Amino acid sequence: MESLVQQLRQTFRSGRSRPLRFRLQQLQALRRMVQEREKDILSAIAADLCKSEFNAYSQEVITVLGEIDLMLGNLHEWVTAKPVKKNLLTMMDEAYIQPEPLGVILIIGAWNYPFVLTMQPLVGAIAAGNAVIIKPSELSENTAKILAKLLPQYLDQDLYAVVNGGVEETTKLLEQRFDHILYTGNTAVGKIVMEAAAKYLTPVTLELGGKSPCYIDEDCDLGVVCRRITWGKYMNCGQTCIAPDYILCEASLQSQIVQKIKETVKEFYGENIKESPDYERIINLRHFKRIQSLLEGQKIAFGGETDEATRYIAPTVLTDVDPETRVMQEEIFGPVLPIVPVKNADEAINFINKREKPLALYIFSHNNKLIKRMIDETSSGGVTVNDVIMHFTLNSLPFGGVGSSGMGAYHGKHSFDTFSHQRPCLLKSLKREGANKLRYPPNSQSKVDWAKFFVLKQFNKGKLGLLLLTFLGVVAAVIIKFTLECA
Ligand SMILES: NC(=O)c1ccc[n+]([C@@H]2O[C@H](COP(=O)([O-])OP(=O)(O)OC[C@H]3O[C@@H](n4cnc5c(N)ncnc54)[C@H](O)[C@@H]3O)[C@@H](O)[C@H]2O)c1
Ligand SMILES: CCCCCCCCCCCCCCCC=O
Repeated sequence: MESLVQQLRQTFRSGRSRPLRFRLQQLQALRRMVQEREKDILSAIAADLCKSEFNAYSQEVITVLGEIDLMLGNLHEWVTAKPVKKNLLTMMDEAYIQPEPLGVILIIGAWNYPFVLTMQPLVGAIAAGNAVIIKPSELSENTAKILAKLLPQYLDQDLYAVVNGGVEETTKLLEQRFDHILYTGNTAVGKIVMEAAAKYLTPVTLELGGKSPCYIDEDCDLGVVCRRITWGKYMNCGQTCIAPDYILCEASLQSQIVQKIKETVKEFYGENIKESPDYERIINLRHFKRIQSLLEGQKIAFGGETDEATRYIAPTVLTDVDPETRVMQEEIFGPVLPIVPVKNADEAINFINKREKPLALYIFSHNNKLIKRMIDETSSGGVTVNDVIMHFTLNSLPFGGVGSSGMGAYHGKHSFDTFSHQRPCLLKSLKREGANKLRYPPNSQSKVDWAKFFVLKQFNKGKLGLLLLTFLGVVAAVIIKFTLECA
């Protein structure tokens, strides 16, 4: 591992990954890889998650292509230094923010969307001009293998590498020095990653999980609400970080919600869900047994059937769920949807605020005042109102958690920023030394008064203003010179 990181660092230091042209070439090559090897990629995802190729394309591949296109269209602007406001002391100088690559990035991916969760950060890290090591999840082994096979065929091998393996390999990787680590996965391992990163003060982006609540107000169209929730909850068999984890609503709405979800499940997956190409399976036996055990002692209003041999768990709804039971204590990450009755929106807000900050919050209502209040009075990684999941798909929004659901964010320009250092640059000339007398010792009250004038006057009034300011500056400099000489 050490030699691999060293080799990548050496190439990074040579400056090869920095020019805009190089970054665009690599992104275009990545685009070509996704298009030319689409079949291989789709079958790998399909094999890992028992997912149809249509779903693999629309849930994963499309996002990666969209991200690459966004970078190709905007990178020239994002890499450009941005001039900043100046004050009277710096008005004759050049001041700008220059984004610069961080160095060698480690991306550790999770198994539930094994392609998009490694490739989307990779796109951002390349765009920002870094060298990158990807560590896909060992649980989605087919996707891990195809990434290790394809990426070296399309990308510069001295800058971008894939390391496959499990806990042992990841632990060894984490012993190395990186310039940024983006980890996606559970909170417990997130802490291990952050601890390892602390050794070198490596910044981290932690994309973690949690229990994302879904509040349904009585003032809404339950048919539409339940169709959207059914889609987001049972997609990928509930193994989605931002799936609605549980529903909060008034007790009287429960039976209608169960009925509408039941109807929608039939509409989406047919009479025999097991036969549906759109319904996935649980990733492994450990997770299957964990989810199955969450059903114990619960009131199953709908679903509940399981089949260990195929790791099938039916779309399930639980009603009148006690918040103290296990299903409400851990992230479900499976196709089980508990409904917890609350008296009103106030109680829902309290319920959410008493728990760890979730990765997503979903609010369904026609009442805009209520929606705004719920957003204002709670906290979560992201919010979608009157739908679920969809904030993930809009790459102008930063995607990430807050509190125990994570730190930092990525997607689109936010990825570029995450993998860049915003370097402040002030370029002065060796001339105009006279004005500097103001800050050189010995200090005095009159110097402080002038310093106040120069420093506290911000200047941002366009060309005319700059001319005026230059004039003012010259007058001020002459006066200062005069007053300091007479003092
Ligand atoms: N915020 C997001 O974008 C996002 C996306 C997907 C999943 N998640 C969350 O991830 C969780 C599910 O993922 P998971 O954790 O089961 O995925 P996982 O088992 O695939 O683990 C994630 C990564 O951590 C590595 N890892 C595991 N144990 C490790 C250890 N002891 N030391 C070092 N590395 C280790 C794995 O090799 C893997 O690459 C859920 O909580 C889900 O909400 C979050
Ligand atoms: C017209 C069809 C468009 C379909 C868009 C559907 C996009 C769903 C994306 C779901 C990805 C969720 C990834 C979440 C990562 C965490 O687990």
